[in-house]
Amino acid sequence: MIGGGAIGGILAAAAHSAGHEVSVCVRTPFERLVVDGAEVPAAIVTDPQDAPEVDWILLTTKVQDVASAAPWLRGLDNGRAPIVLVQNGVEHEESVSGLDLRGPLLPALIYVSAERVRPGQVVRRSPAAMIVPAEGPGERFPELLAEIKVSRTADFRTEAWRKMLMNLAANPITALTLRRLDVLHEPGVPELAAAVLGEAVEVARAEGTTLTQADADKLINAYNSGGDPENGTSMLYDRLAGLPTEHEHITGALVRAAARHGIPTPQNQTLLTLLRAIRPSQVH
Ligand SMILES: NC(=O)C1=CN([C@@H]2O[C@H](COP(=O)(O)OP(=O)(O)OC[C@H]3O[C@@H](n4cnc5c(N)ncnc54)[C@H](OP(=O)(O)O)[C@@H]3O)[C@@H](O)[C@H]2O)C=CC1
Ligand SMILES: CC(C)(CO)C(=O)C(=O)O
Repeated sequence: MIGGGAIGGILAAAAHSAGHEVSVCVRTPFERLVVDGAEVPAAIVTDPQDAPEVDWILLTTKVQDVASAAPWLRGLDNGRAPIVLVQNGVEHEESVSGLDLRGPLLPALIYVSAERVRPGQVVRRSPAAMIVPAEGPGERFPELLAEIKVSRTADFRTEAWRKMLMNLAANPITALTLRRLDVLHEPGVPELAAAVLGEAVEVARAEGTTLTQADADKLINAYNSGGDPENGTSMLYDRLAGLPTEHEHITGALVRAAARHGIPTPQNQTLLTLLRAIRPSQVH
């Protein structure tokens, strides 16, 4: 596991439960990995020179940290182990292009709400489910993890953009307001979320996906009718921790794709401008 944060912690626990030996390659050192109060007996590795020989590599950093994780990727990459890119956004392979990795790449999506509350300590606030491409290493990936439902899809691009829809409204709005998902019920916010997703569906379609306005409506209805208002988003958790947020790879990716297709996205552009204006207090 490269990254021992929220997703790295959950996947380390799931891989251990499936009977695998797990090493977690970390930036900020910690002694013990604890997920939902239970210690995960994983090896914590702090120096890429000590990278072990592995059968699978799971990259679970934020997208903006991929470049800094290059020494880990290069140290672990043996040309044989699949490299699973577990990230939000639609730039999975793009984020590692230029690193000349030899192992087969497997982009992956995860649906879960999880927070790294301090180094080595993760709290999961919802069940987890993953989606990977059906072909290549995706055929064997579900065997790697216990307790997480893994689906395989023939149309990963559509699924990645579907997940983007979920992130494009909730992540910026929670991060900008420093509020949990209950903020989506404030007056005017459902309308803002709907407008953000309306722009995004048009871009997603131009990008070759099969998403329609009905997919955006379904998501907005789900936000309006429930979900746990105590849950946050990964962008909110970064903001609360004073860390840089992933906005360039979520809202920024949408705005860049829109520009390629000449589609106006004023609501997303406004959110992006505000997200760019935030000054993180902790920068690695
Ligand atoms: N949290 C959630 O609920 C969800 C997150 N996601 C996505 O999953 C991905 C991972 O997010 P998440 O786990 O929440 O993020 P976190 O910030 O909780 O964890 C990322 C981890 O990566 C580590 N890291 C960063 N750079 C390096 C490096 N160079 N070498 C080793 N480790 C490094 C960080 O270390 P350090 O401790 O030093 O900061 C941190 O522990 C993101 O793309 C996110 O959008 C998707 C669905 C839900
Ligand atoms: C919105 C959510 C929780 C969905 O999994 C997510 O992807 C995130 O927090 O970044």
